[in-house]
Amino acid sequence: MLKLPKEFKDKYRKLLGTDEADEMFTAMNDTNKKSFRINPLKFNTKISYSKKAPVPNLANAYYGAVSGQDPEWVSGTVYSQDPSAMFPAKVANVQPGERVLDLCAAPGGKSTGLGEDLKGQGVLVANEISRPRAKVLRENLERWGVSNVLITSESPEKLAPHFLQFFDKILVDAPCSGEGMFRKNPEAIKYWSEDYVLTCQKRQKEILKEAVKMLRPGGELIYSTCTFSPEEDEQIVAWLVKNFNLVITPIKSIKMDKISHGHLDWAQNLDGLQNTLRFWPQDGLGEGQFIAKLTMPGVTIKAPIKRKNRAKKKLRNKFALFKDEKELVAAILDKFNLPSELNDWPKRVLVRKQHVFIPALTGKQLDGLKILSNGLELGILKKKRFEPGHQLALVLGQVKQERVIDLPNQENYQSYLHGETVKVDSDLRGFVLISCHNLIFSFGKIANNGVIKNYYPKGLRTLKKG
Ligand SMILES: C[S@@+](CC[C@H](N)C(=O)[O-])C[C@H]1O[C@@H](n2cnc3c(N)ncnc32)[C@H](O)[C@@H]1O
Repeated sequence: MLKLPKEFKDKYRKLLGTDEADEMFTAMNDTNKKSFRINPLKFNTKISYSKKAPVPNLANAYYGAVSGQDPEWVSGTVYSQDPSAMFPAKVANVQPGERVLDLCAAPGGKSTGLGEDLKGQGVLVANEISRPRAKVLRENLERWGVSNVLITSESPEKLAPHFLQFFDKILVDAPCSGEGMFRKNPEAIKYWSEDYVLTCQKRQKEILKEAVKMLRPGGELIYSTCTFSPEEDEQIVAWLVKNFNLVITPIKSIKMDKISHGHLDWAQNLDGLQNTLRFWPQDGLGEGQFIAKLTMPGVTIKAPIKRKNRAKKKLRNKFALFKDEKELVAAILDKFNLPSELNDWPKRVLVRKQHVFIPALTGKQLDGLKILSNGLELGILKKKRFEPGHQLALVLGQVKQERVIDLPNQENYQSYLHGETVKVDSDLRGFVLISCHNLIFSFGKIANNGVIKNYYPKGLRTLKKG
C-alpha cells in the first residue's frame, strides 16, 4: 500500500473530485506496467518476447518485461520503457532530415525514439546535464544504432548560445516532482511536498527559457513531465504561451485510446490546454505523463544542413584522412553491407586522435561544447591497420549481413559478454559480426584456428558468476 501524503490526497480530491481521485489512488496501488519498444532501425526484429499485448496507439510497443542480459536488449533490438513515456517522442512526429534537440535526454528512452524516426537523415542533439547519466545515454543510443546523433553534456544555458534558432523540434522532458512514477518508485514519495513541486516548476521555467532560444520560427517544442501537478503541467504551458507567444498545437500524430486531456481550469482557463495530453494511472495505459506541443510563431525557409561550408573545409583539412588511411578503412567496410546513410562515407569521414568517425554535425558552433560523441565512430586506426568500432557493429545491424557468426548456444553468448574468446566452426576469417538468435551485438575477429577474438567493449562486459 503506497503511503501517499495527506496534502497530496487532499490536493487531488479537490482538483478531480473525490470519486476520480480515489480511483487514481487505487490505481496507484496496482503494480506498475512494464513494456518495451522494438527498434524499427534493425534489420532483424525477431524477438523471443510475447507480442500478444500491444501498447495502445503505438506501433512496435508491447507490454512485458525485458532483461538487460538478453540478446534483444544487448543488440538494441528492444528498449524497456514505461508505456506512457513512449509517447513524447511520437508526439514530436520527427521527419527524416529534421534538426532535433532532446534537451534533458538521459537515460535516453525518448532520444532513441526521436533518433529512429530520423532514419539516419538530419541530426539529433541529445543533451544531458549530468555527466554520468550522459554516459548511459551514449550507451543506449549506441545500442539503438542511431548514427546521426551529437551527444553533449551541458546545462541548457551553456548549450543555447551554440544553437540559436537552430532546431525544427525540441523535446524538453523536464526533471519534475515525479508523482506519476510513485507506484514504480515509491521512494520518490519521500521527497514530495508542495514546496518541492514549486521548486520543480521554477527549474522547468529556467530550462524552457533556454530551450525556446534554440527553436526556429515555426519550430515545435514538445514539453513533457511524469507528474500530475498542474503547477508543472498546464501552468507551465500557460507560462510559455504568455511569455514567448508559443501556440498550443493539437496533437494529431497519435490515436487517443486510454489517454486524457489537460484541464483548462487548472491554468486560468487558457484555451488550447484541451489539446495537451494527460496519462493517468486510472486510464490503464501506464504511469503518469503530461505532454504538450507548442509552435513558435513565424516561419523560416528550411535550410538543409550544410555539408560544404567554409568551416567544414577547414575541419576537413585538419581532420581529413590520408589516402592510405582511407584505404585501410575501406578494406574493412567493403566486407559488410552498409546502410544507405553510409553510402557516401568516404566524402564525410574524419579522423581525430586516431578515431575515425562520420560527424553528425561540424562547424564552429561546436567549439567549447562538452561532447561525448559526434555521429558514428567507424573505428580506430592503429599502425597500418584499422579496427572497426562497437558502434559500427550496431549500425550494421540495420541491414542484412553475410559475415556473421551466430553464437550457437547460451553458454557461448554468456562467455562472449564476459569478454572471453569462443571457438567456432566456420570458414570465415578476420573481422565478423557476432550475433545471438541472429541479433547482431558486437564485432569479433576470427583467427586461423577458428577462435574468435572478443571485441565486445570492456566497459560493457558482464562479470562472471561464481
Ligand atoms: C525526466 S529525466 C529525462 C528522461 C529522458 N528524457 C528519457 O526518456 O530517458 C530529466 C533529466 O533532466 C536532467 N536535469 C536535471 N536538472 C536539469 C537542469 N537544470 N537542466 C537540464 N536538465 C536537467 C536530469 O539529469 C534527468 O536526466
